[in-house]
Amino acid sequence: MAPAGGGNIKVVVRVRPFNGREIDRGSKCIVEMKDNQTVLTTPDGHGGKGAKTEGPKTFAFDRSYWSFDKAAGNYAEQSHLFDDLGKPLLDNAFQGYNNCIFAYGQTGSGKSYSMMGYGKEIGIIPMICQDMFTRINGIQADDATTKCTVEVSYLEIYNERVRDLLNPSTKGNLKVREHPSTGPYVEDLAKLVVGSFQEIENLMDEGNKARTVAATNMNETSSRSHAVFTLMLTQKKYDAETKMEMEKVAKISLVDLAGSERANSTGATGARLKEGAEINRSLSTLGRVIAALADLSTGAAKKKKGGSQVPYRDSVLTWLLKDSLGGNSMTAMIAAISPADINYDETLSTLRYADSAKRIKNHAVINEDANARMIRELKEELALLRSKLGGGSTGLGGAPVPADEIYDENTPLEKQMVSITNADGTVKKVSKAEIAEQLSQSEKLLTDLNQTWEQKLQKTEEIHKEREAALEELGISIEKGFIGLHTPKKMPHLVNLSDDPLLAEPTFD
Ligand SMILES: Nc1ncnc2c1ncn2[C@@H]1O[C@H](COP(=O)(O)OP(=O)(O)OP(=O)(O)O)[C@@H](O)[C@H]1O
Repeated sequence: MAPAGGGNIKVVVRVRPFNGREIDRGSKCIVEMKDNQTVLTTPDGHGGKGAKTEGPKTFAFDRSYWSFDKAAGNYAEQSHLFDDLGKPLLDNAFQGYNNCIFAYGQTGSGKSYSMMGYGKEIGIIPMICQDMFTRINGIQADDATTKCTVEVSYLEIYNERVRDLLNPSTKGNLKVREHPSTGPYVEDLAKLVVGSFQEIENLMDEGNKARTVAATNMNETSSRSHAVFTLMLTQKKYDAETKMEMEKVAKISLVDLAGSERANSTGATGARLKEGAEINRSLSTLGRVIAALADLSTGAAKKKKGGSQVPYRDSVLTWLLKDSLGGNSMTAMIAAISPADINYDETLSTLRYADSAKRIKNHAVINEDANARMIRELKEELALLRSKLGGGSTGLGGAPVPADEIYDENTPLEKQMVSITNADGTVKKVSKAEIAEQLSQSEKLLTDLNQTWEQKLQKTEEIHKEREAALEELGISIEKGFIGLHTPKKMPHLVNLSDDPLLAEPTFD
């Protein structure tokens, strides 16, 4: 992880063992790893008949993990990744820095294995959660004046739409918004209070079950969505001398991206093609964001005509990851690759992606008393917005309102244009309708921030009940450790009996 205070994104590569399909096709391993270097050999005959065989391509990363052969002495286990990425991430989070890990790679390359893990081979996300509570218990036992709290959210982005995996009752499309104080956030996303690792584990189980799993031509259980698991760690410490409560907040975003292969290379058609294109919108924008940030870090942007605009807002994923890419966060990327010659093109593209991500610089700062600052800024903003909406002949602090901004009360709000002075001194004209919209968003944010812990707990309990009811209705058993199905309460249904527990659930047509 980058040293505290910021630095480059940390980039690691991990190669998995051959899968069944690769073994059946007699694949050759074309990946080698030497220390931190990953070397990719061009397969014979690549580029067509008569094409000149290119030499091996060498990439240097922060780490190159050899997980090709479990029997090999240098096999990189799940715990290696946790030691190198998870532990420093927790060190930083407890200091009050935001952190992010995201996994990138083609379908079936080992992203979910590294992030969530399978069965007993748990991945970096559960390991981080486990260690977080061990640390919290230690801190609270050592120092009775410190109180730590954890909130969890889990969402997926599918076809550019955001779905809450922990609250199935909020159907459809949640909106991503941005506020100068809080940065990008998802409106109405459930943030559930958790008091132990077991509670997080239950939520993860339920969220993973709710995650959309659609078959593709590449891999029957391929996941077509981006999954974002977020932990919010708050540490409150009461200082007896100053009689003040100090607060440190850290956000940890753990992101499992959809398969990075291009839609057309999987033979997708119709609805699948649209889905591929939308996934590509997020991934291709991620590519452009990474390229623009890499240019900014190396100064290349200045040389380009008009400089380099970072297109965060061009996709939901990049908008949400804005803080993690080039912003206030310490970020690591796990590039997952296949060892097989048949995946050469995708592997090369993943390594190139990872190589450009290495150059991105972030500027993390400690989020001390972030809540208090946000509440103050929001209150100031609300006062300004209310004064602008109110009309009349005086504005905020009794300042006179310009004559051209006083309107007849019958003028629709869309037509009433007023000027707003930004923090940087620039003035922009906006309609009162836009101000009213902003006002309601900011009021919602303020209510969220002002919620007491008891209120949050109560909300968590309500959502928990709703979630259980929603899953029950779909015929999904919510008993911990038991993935089961039963007859859905209301709808007529077909049941898909599959070896894959994620698919062994009632289906609806
Ligand atoms: N490092 C590893 N060691 C052992 N097995 C692995 C490793 N990485 C991946 N696998 C196995 O490879 C298969 C595909 O991995 P995984 O499901 O993690 O891929 P993915 O990149 O998340 O795919 P998708 O895009 O479909 O989510 C799984 O069966 C997994 O158990």
